[in-house]
Amino acid sequence: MSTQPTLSRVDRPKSHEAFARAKAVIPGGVNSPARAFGGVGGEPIFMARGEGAYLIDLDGNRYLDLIGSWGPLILGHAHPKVVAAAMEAAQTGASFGAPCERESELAEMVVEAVPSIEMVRMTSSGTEAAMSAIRVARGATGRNRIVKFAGCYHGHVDALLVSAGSGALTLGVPNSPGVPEGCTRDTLVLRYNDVQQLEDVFRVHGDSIACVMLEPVVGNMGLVIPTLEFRKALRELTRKYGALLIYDEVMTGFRLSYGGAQKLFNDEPDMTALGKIIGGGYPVGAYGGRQDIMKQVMPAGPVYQAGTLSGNPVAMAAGIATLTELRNHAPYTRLDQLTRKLCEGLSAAATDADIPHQINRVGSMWTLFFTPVEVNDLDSAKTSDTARFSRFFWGMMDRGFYLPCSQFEAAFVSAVTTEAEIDQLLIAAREVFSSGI
Ligand SMILES: Cc1ncc(COP(=O)(O)O)c(C=O)c1O
Ligand SMILES: N[C@H](C=O)CCC(=O)O
Repeated sequence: MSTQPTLSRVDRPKSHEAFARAKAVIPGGVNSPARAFGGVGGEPIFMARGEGAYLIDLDGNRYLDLIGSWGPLILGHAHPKVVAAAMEAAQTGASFGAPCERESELAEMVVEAVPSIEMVRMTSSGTEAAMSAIRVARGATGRNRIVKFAGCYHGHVDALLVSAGSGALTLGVPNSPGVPEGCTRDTLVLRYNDVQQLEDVFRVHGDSIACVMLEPVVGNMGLVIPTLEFRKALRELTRKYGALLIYDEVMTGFRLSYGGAQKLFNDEPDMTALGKIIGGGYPVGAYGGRQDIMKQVMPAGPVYQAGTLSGNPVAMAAGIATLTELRNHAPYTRLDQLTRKLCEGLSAAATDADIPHQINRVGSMWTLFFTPVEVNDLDSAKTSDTARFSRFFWGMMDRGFYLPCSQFEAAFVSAVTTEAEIDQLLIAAREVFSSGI
């Protein structure tokens, strides 16, 4: 890959026209705020197609994609086996409104891969998965209170849209208007990695806490890594007080290992929310856990949860093809090495340019924070120089590297990315850093 000549922002006339058209009929011109470029200024770039590690915009500019549709595309765009599986499924019907065997096949693969999951229910999005897991936890325990952590994002579930990460954080609405106070009255928000706070809250409210939900590696305030002490405290306190521990692995599931963050860490949550990769880029979500908990779900049990397109055959087929590829040709070791090279190279380049920074990384998920402070929770993430991030973002974009459009999002490397492309990215980053950003 050759580094693209520097483009100016006005060199994307077709994207500009497409955005104007979209804004007339779609709020803000986008169907999810995280893509709106609100954190970096300027206009979102409209894509025409994806090819392997690349995105190609309407004006024909190619970008090395470091987002992968915010996580799902670990195998890159239009992977031939995923395309073939989805097409074959589409040719036999888009949706049946009745069970099909692909649902069991994908569920079996999830159960086999994720040690703590004995049963799993498919949904159509990660939001639904998180929302449903909370409902089941409340139903199973007969308690109402839930604990979440500032900066974690679990989709746009009312009860969890408090101090939320991702686009809500980027665009300054971590507590969204439209969420009635009643919906969040039972949500306790704590600081990520703060064991003392966790202990204090359980001491006071332990008997009424249904569950604790967290991203076991956070991607939605930028990448934040849990300490071992924090993970141990989560497991011990939830067990002690009879609350359920829910890992939201919508982003980390099958990304950090074939089995997610919990397999990497050897952790055992009671429930897990999944999405993204298990649908191979098609709309999907899932939640699962121990049989005794999952048997609370209707029609096996009394907790209602449903979906017209849940277990959609095309999404199931794409998910099966993706997991099959990940199981048979595990990319995780290579991804870890490649992403380490990327992050070490970025850090060296930033140091040479005297730019204060931190890089957090687990496997192929990473964030370059423009701050001198170690980032391990939302407050430290917020010390970042977001104006500098914005200049870095546009400098890289104009050189053909598509990074998340917010300091408070994780970036991803895909399995089809090559070492030569990482070398090119590092050359581009050095150029951008030395341009005085
Ligand atoms: C950790 C996490 N949970 C839940 C969600 C919600 O998933 P979806 O956007 O598919 O509703 C996301 C991403 O948006 C996520 O990153
Ligand atoms: N950070 C979000 C998901 O992980 C971004 C995706 C979105 O909300 O559009």
